[in-house]
Amino acid sequence: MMNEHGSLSINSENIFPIIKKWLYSDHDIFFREIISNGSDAITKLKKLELMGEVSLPEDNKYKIEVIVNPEEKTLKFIDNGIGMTADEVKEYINQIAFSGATDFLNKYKDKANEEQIIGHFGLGFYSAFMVAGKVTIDTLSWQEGADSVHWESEGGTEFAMEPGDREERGTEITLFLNEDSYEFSNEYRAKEVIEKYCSFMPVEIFFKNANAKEEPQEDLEEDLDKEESGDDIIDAAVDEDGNVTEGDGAEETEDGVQEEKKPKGPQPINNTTPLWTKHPNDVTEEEYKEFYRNVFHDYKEPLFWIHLNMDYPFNLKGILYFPKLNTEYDTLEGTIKLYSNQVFIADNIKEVIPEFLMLLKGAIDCPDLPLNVSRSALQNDGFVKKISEYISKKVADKLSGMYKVERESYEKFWDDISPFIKFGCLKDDKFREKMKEYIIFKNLEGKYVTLPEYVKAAKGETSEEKAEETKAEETKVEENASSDEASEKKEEKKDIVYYVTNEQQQSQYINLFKQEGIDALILTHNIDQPFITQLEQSEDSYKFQRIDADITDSFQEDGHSEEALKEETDELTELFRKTLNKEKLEVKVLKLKNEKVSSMITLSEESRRMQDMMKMYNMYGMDPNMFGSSETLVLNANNKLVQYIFEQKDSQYVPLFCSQLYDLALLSHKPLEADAMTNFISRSNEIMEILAK
Ligand SMILES: Nc1ncnc2c1ncn2[C@@H]1O[C@H](COP(=O)(O)OP(=O)(O)OP(=O)(O)O)[C@@H](O)[C@H]1O
Repeated sequence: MMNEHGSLSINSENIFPIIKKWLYSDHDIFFREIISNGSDAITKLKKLELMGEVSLPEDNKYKIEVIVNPEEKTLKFIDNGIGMTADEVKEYINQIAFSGATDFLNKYKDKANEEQIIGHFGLGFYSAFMVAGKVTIDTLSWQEGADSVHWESEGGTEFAMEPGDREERGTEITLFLNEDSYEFSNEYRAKEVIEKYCSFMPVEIFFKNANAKEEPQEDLEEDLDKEESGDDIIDAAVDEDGNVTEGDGAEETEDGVQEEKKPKGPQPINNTTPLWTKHPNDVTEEEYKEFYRNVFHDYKEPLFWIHLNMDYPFNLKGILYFPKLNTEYDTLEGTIKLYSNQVFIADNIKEVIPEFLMLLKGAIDCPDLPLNVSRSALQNDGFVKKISEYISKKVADKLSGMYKVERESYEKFWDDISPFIKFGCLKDDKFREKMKEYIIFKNLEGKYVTLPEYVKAAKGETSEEKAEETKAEETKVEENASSDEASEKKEEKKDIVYYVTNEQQQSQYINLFKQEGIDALILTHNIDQPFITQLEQSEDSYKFQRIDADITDSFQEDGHSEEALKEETDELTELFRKTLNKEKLEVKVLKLKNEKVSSMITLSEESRRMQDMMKMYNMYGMDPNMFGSSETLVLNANNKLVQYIFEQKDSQYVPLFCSQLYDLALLSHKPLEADAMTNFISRSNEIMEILAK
């Protein structure tokens, strides 16, 4: 080969400043690009070997070496793959890569600042110039009689090519780092980056620090002695698939205790066979857990996992773990690592992975993904959408399968997985469709029921008479008023589902419900409110009502009529309004079966939801009553104290009773505000003082 100098075939004046600017956000990515080129070169040679095109020595072991030299500020990447002939260097390095880069530049020139380019693939080799002022390639092709080639470039459009002196098949790429990138020749920094991108690369990667001191001679001699004396020193070799082939990795000491063996000699820093590449039947539970610990550094055990394994119509493998969650929705945060052919691309690419799945932890490897495009292009890609749908379908299948076959486990995990499932239902209609029959709720007895189960039990438990009452309670709902027939009102019967949002706060109501054998569901999570609103809209046959929204007929004495209590209602309304100085207070007098209950507050479901919403959107200062009625004070005509107030309206103690009853009712409905609390405490003391007299 003649010495050759030339200009790289490229239209752009100087590509490198542009590459630098674009790829700046993740400067370290050149590690991934160069190492995966080496891995590709090895994969190609493996293929040739399989096809019988090339015969390699028995002891051939494919590998990639990364050597940092902190003193010289260089990095070397050496692979024993196919290598390149001079013609190939010309074609692939001098022309093709640049034309690829030019295409890339043209396509994303104007967008680069706004959009993140996800893969950077296609610029591969040239990403070296992000960190290096000079790059050299020394390569020897696998082909018989090939000459080795030395190529170098200092980052302009100029390069030099000449015969090289590499004697082994493969390619050695040397980066002479720029001053601002010296950090990458630091052993720990380099390892950190390689671990990030190449932990699961399919070829073994060996790491070396060229300046590191050699292993002390004594140790070496000790090892040699052992070997000579036939002692069983560690001889576990790792085969191509990463399996230990010799020895079992453990050794028995004199007293028979098994000791963990450490494999001898340099070890690869990556795992070439990540768990997702294996068949689920070949993986043990412990292996899944260990992988989870290693990859996500989460020492809480995952609840369970889903192993995705698909070859058709696209290639997708991965493992999704359901982590043990913290109770508060706000702190849920997962990580889904995306790989392409075992090369790490990025975390949490929301264009590929359904948003709600980001609450999980997992790894997904999908070599078919188009990665050298911008994120917005990914978002609109039909193929990517299919992948995303597939993943979410698989998750729904796993969950529904669990419900059908292992309902006990499903219930055990429910509290942890329900925020995730509910979030999924809110975000993804298809997921909701698939999951809707498998949503369960904890009831007052702590059992888990589906909505149909809840409704069935509610109907079944009541006597025929009660069933009549329940019907009477079923609300009249106006049809959605968006159509032309908006004025046409239709009566619909809905099943009322009672629920509790705070078991302590609402204990008074819970007791009443329990006494009457009426069940309610516990919905304490932040996500429950939007979730039930969606359920009411999508299912149309349920109406959720918080346990303190109304006093249903079931709690009242049979056969009483509100008319009969009109006098009491009118008089007590006036009295309470006056005493409490609340002109608009609604008072209702009812005959409750439980005569111990004196007073309660009810707040219609609609008004409460409106108030909650106002709180959520920080609409303080607005009068919640403008959206409907406010609380109603319910007084029990069967209660002795209420009767006393009614009969002894002029007693000096009546104002005290009225205030106290009102506060007690409020207390079991919601926390008292500061002033009200202060008044309540001092009044309680006052009452005790009176009693003590
Ligand atoms: N270590 C290597 N051994 C053999 N050939 C190599 C090596 N590195 C690069 N090449 C050749 O140079 C070409 C250009 O490499 P470059 O990384 O720029 O792009 P690419 O690898 O083709 O694209 P991508 O980075 O998207 O995979 C490769 O396709 C390959 O033919």
